[in-house]
Amino acid sequence: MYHYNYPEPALSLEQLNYHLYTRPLPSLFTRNYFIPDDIREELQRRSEIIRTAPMPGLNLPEDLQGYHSMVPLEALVGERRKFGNWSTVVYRAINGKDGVPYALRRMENYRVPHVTAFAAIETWNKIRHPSIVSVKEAFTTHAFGDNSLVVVYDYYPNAQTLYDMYVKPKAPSFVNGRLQQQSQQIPERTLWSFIVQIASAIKAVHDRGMPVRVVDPTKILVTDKNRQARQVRLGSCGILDALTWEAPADMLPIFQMEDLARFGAIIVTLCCQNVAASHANNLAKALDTLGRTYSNDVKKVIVWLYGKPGPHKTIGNFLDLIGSKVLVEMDEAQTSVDRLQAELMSELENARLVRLLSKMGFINERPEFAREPRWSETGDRYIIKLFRDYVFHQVDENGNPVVNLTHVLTCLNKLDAGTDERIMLISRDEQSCLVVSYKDIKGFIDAAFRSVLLVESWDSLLNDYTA
Ligand SMILES: Nc1ncnc2c1ncn2[C@@H]1O[C@H](COP(=O)(O)OP(=O)(O)OP(=O)(O)O)[C@@H](O)[C@H]1O
Repeated sequence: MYHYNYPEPALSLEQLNYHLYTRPLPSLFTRNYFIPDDIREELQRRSEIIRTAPMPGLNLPEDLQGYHSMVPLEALVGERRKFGNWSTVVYRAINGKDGVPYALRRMENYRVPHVTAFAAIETWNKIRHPSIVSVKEAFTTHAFGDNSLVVVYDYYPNAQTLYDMYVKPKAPSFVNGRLQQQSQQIPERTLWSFIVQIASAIKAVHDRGMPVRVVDPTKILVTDKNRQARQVRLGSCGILDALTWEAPADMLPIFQMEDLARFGAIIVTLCCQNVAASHANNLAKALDTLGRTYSNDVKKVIVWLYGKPGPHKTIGNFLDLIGSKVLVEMDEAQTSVDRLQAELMSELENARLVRLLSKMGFINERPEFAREPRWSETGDRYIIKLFRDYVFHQVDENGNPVVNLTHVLTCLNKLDAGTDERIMLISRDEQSCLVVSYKDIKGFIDAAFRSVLLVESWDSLLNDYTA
């Protein structure tokens, strides 16, 4: 054990100097050195979910047209909803070429009758919209032992369908020791946010002369739960077009009207948390019920969407109708960008510390120089080694390690900024000490790292020090 005592380091818990840690401006958001708990937890959960290992014994194909490590995203046994007349399963799988996880929707026992069926998928592939889950490609396969059609989508870890989140009955849970039914009531503000996002997605598709076809709460994903108003994306696009590839082109206006009617049904379903409430013959009762919780504006848009089809019933006119709500949504999206940029700023600081630590990791204790005292025991690299001890290996008067992140962060930030502040470094045998500035140490680390990069210069560097 190294046993040397440094003078008690100035372990300041106060704000670090401005040039050592940049404050995001304008400081609208409470300053914290680390990412806020809600964002961190959500991102960590996503990262864990991406890495969940495939369950053994599922007998899934090891390679599916270049996709591997398949994991089902839903239970493969028990009751499953059908997609029209077809059974579907969603898997997550990694694309071998780009290493990115994707969501693969497989239609079981479906033989693609004609290559034209794929044309729709190609059209969907060109649509990029923040409220639509992008379609990557589609293919047929026998890898599951049947004829399957697989459509590949962008994958959003930890996504939940609108239905699962707000409509599906939840088991009661204990609150203050009492078993209580959980409320899933959507706040009106969130509801408007969903309405604006879905309307914008439908408009993007209709403007391209296409229908959406799959406007359904079980196929719309809630992919971001951090914003006050959550982010939703239309999922499973393109599948119905592929399955009903023979539909004549003059069906377009009818399909687009259906999209609007289904959109209305989604709003009623979400407000009443009940799919049956959205059936046309239950509408009057549903409007009465939801009118107790939601404003007249909500009722108005529902009535408009359920109304008779006609030339004025377009998604563009619908968006004109809800113009003021669109502005609120835009403002909230901007605030959300500001907030995330502020968070990004602090992560930028963290990133530079990781780079510094990596540099030190490359330099210190290189095994090829284990028997080469000239590498670590002389000149600049000796100082780097002592600095590493100063940052990480201090012990208190009882010989216990000092583990204080503030000390580490302060030292590394000063090092990165290259300040003129001087510190005293003590040799491990406590026989000698050196006084150096952070600026000097920064220069030494840069030089040593450069020499690691230029392998051929090591010899000459070592010789320089022993010359
Ligand atoms: N692109 C995607 N990214 C991440 N997760 C997804 C994606 N698409 C679907 N999922 C997830 O896969 C699961 C199954 O999707 P599906 O659309 O089949 O939902 P479902 O209607 O609840 O299931 P089912 O219809 O089989 O009963 C859902 O939990 C959904 O969140």
